[in-house]
Amino acid sequence: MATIATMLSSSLPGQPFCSFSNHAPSFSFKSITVTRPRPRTRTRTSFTWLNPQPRGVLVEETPPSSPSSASSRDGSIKVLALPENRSDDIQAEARALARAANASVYSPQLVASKYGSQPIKVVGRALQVLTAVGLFGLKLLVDQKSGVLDQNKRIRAIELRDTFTRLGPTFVKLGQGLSTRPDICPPEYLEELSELQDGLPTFPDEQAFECIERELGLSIDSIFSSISPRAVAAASLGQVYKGQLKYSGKLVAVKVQRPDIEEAIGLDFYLIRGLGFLINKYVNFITSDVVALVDEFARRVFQELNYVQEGQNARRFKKLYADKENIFVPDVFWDYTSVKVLTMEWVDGVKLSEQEAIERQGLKVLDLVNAGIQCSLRQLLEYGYFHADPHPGNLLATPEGKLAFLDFGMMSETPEEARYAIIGHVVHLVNRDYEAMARDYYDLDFLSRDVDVSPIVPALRNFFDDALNYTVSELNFKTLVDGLGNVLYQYPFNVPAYYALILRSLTVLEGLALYADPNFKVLAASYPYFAKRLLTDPNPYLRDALIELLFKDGKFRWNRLENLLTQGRKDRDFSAKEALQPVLKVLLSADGEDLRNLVIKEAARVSEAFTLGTMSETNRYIPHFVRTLVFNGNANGPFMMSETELQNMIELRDQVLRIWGLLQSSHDFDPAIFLPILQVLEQQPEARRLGGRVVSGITQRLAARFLQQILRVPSTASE
Ligand SMILES: Nc1ncnc2c1ncn2[C@@H]1O[C@H](COP(=O)(O)OP(=O)(O)OP(=O)(O)O)[C@@H](O)[C@H]1O
Repeated sequence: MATIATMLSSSLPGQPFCSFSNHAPSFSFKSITVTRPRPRTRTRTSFTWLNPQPRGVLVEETPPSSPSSASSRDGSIKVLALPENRSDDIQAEARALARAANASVYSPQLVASKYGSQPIKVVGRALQVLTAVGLFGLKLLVDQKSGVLDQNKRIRAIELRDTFTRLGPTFVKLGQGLSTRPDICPPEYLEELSELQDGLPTFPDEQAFECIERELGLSIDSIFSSISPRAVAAASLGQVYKGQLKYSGKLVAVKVQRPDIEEAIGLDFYLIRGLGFLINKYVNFITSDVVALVDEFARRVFQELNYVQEGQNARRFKKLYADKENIFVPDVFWDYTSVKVLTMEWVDGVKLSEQEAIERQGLKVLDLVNAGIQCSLRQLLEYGYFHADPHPGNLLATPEGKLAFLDFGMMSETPEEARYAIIGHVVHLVNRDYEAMARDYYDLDFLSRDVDVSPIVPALRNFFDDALNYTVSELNFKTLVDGLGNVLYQYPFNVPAYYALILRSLTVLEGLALYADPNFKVLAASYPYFAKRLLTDPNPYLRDALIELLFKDGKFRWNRLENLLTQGRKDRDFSAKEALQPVLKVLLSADGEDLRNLVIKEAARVSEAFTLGTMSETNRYIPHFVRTLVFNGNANGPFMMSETELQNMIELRDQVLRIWGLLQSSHDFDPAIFLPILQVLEQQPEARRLGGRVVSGITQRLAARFLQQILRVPSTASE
């Protein structure tokens, strides 16, 4: 069976599977410098701005060296608490939170009561949506009748993407959401919908500037020494301006929400929810609870409309993941942030999808993708707090070669048990343990425990046996995800949102990597992380998965351990000191009896391999006539081993030596870490018995061999 090492190290000529487009309008950041009278002293009373500059031009001014004040729209001066230290920052954040106190949250009841009383509005929008969606549905029906449903999947997927773009922000968001749901959409739809980004028109800049002033209670001129006259980027929910803060001179990105978007989204969700209700009732082949999905999704989109929340997400994300030197997360300026305005540090970077521009700067796309994969794995499987919208537009390469994350509106969390279950699932996949994989779906919350998983096992086997054989041709993450998607699509699964988002994160990164290197394998890049977690994490679920992996069918699998160590060592956080500790602890615990028995057997096998293997090898170098003399006429020596048996022993001995070498060459390996275990071995009666049994095991085997030799009974290789 191919090990994951061979599987992952083989080269895969894959194809880029999707293209990423950036529809955001681009504007150059031209500036006009204006000279203004500067106040001599910056006191509350003596400092007032002159007339505000006309909009539509970029005004720029040298930033004051120690600013602490700004004028409000009415001309009065407000003193801003600047985040010079942590306590100022906390206060500024508290003020932003207070500004967001009335932010709307999604409530199906509120939406129903609001739009239930506006029938004209509802009917108007319903007609618009129904015409677009109905036309699409009609085409599907015709396809079905003419037997070309499968054949036309790609065309229809593109049409659905365009329909969503035309219908506006809610549907763009819905399409983005659907693009992560393999349990709802076939693969062609997942691909096309995942390209739904930023393809929306801008709204008038005048309205955006008014919104900033209204939300922050300050005039534009008092906040910015310059601001781009036009939006530099437009996305589904807002548009972004580039500005320079007056008080610090810092360059910032100012995201301003689309006017009346809450109203539009609320109405759309009211309608979509109604549709979901009908689907639940009349469409049998959709097994998920569509109304619950719509509600969950609407809640998320409404959360995205609260930019103070987004700022907090960004801070949390920065704290957790920007400790690594290759990840950058922009900071938030709380004094200029409210529900509808978000001011963040400007990230000077190139989108990860613009690979030529990145290479021109002397950066390597694959290094950035690797940084993204490592960061995603930590997000998904370590802290469980992750960026749920990592499309290429939200990932920038900075000139220093860092990977910058943007857009923290949609974050998600992986429940703790699921984090471990996912790692276990990968291990089961690597071992082709399809029964265990099928059972994992309970832990992963895909299936309720009363569902019988036995019919799923053959489907998994069918797909993965094939997929895992694509070692040299096509195995990539997307192949696996699509395959899994196909299996899930056929059975009554309910894929939790976090899981779909995880797959999407990694698929997006793999898609980006494949542009740069068609042989790139996200699995190969991420397996060291899985191996490290498995070898070192004391969590009982992972510990059991490791034991299961190493001791299969009563035998210790040294090749698995060697492979895990080889892979795990590639992870930058690998610690040889911690490797195997979880298993060693179980060995001497009260419920480690089975493991102890296995270890005793294995210890005897290894000791025998060392002693007999080495002796037998040495024996070969003794001249034939000496051997005949010494061993009383039997030139084969005292071992009576077949050539295969001898070869197996030498292989085992060499493998154990290689594993020891791997541990020894790890930077923090200290053989003394085994000392406490030896002490326990000596002190505990159980452990002493264990030691005794190991010794007696070897003695017995040696004795048996000796007897066999005397009596000339052929030994069995399997012993
Ligand atoms: N801090 C920043 N520095 C530089 N550019 C930025 C920054 N923040 C946002 N942008 C630009 O604005 C675009 C849109 O921003 P963002 O993704 O945050 O908006 P959104 O409305 O949440 O979009 P989405 O439709 O992806 O949810 C980004 O793709 C990027 O081009």
